[in-house]
Amino acid sequence: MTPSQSVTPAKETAATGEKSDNVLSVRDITVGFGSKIILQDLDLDVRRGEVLGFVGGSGTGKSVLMRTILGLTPKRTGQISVFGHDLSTASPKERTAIERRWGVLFQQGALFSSLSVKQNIQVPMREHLKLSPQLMDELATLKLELVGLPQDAADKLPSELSGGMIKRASLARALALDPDLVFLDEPTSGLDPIGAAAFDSLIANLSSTLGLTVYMVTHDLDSLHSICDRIAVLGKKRVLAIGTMDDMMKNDDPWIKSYFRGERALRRV
Ligand SMILES: Nc1ncnc2c1ncn2[C@@H]1O[C@H](COP(=O)(O)OP(=O)(O)OP(=O)(O)O)[C@@H](O)[C@H]1O
Repeated sequence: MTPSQSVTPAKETAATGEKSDNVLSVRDITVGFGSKIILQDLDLDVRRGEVLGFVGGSGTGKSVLMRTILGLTPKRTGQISVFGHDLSTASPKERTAIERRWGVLFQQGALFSSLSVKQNIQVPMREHLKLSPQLMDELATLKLELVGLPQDAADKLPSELSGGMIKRASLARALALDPDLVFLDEPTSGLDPIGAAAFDSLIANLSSTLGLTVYMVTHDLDSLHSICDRIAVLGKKRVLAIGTMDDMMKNDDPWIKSYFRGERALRRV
């Protein structure tokens, strides 16, 4: 079976009328640095309420794509729509409204080192909302509870937390504004297998209870198997394949085959 037989290319998904159910649509995106093209004519759809795992070899451009969607890296051509709004034609006010509806967990957490966990969680609230200090404290307490952190973590600095706690605190900050969509860049990297499994369950629970759509860059095969509804594979500057784990297991593209059915993958079963 060829890759195109076993998966649904992004363009077809849009053509079947499912577009309105896509929280995120990327069309014909090209991104490069100088003469080096990283992504070319890339298409991707992320459906409402799904957990999409994004994989690809090291240096293929997974972080570049996420940063381009977030508006942190410029694109050369193409269109990015989030919640049905084209980001390139959105007014600054519309853009701010869209950004309020997404949360981001960067690799390594990216917490502000001089702020306490509570203050970190309150950064997006201060940026986007006008709330009293008391209400912000109450909301931070709720977010800590949501991600399974003890209340005494609130006044700790990031340097006083374990790796797993840093990931949870970063997730609490990503959830500060009750987003509809979260971007997670390698959320389980650096965690031991038990911590990673616990973090996976947390993401799965949040997705099902809050109806969150999750865009997750990961190298973690356990996460891909346990919590992802679909998986997108980046390669050759585009989305090589997108579909369920079953689709990936049947795909005969050499890289996809060795990733999902290679020695390392088979060792986990
Ligand atoms: N600001 C930049 N300027 C120049 N090149 C860049 C820049 N950002 C990323 N790149 C290049 O783009 C390519 C893709 O990088 P990216 O970090 O997106 O890879 P990745 O797929 O996320 O890799 P990994 O899985 O190792 O994290 C790399 O060759 C990288 O060197």
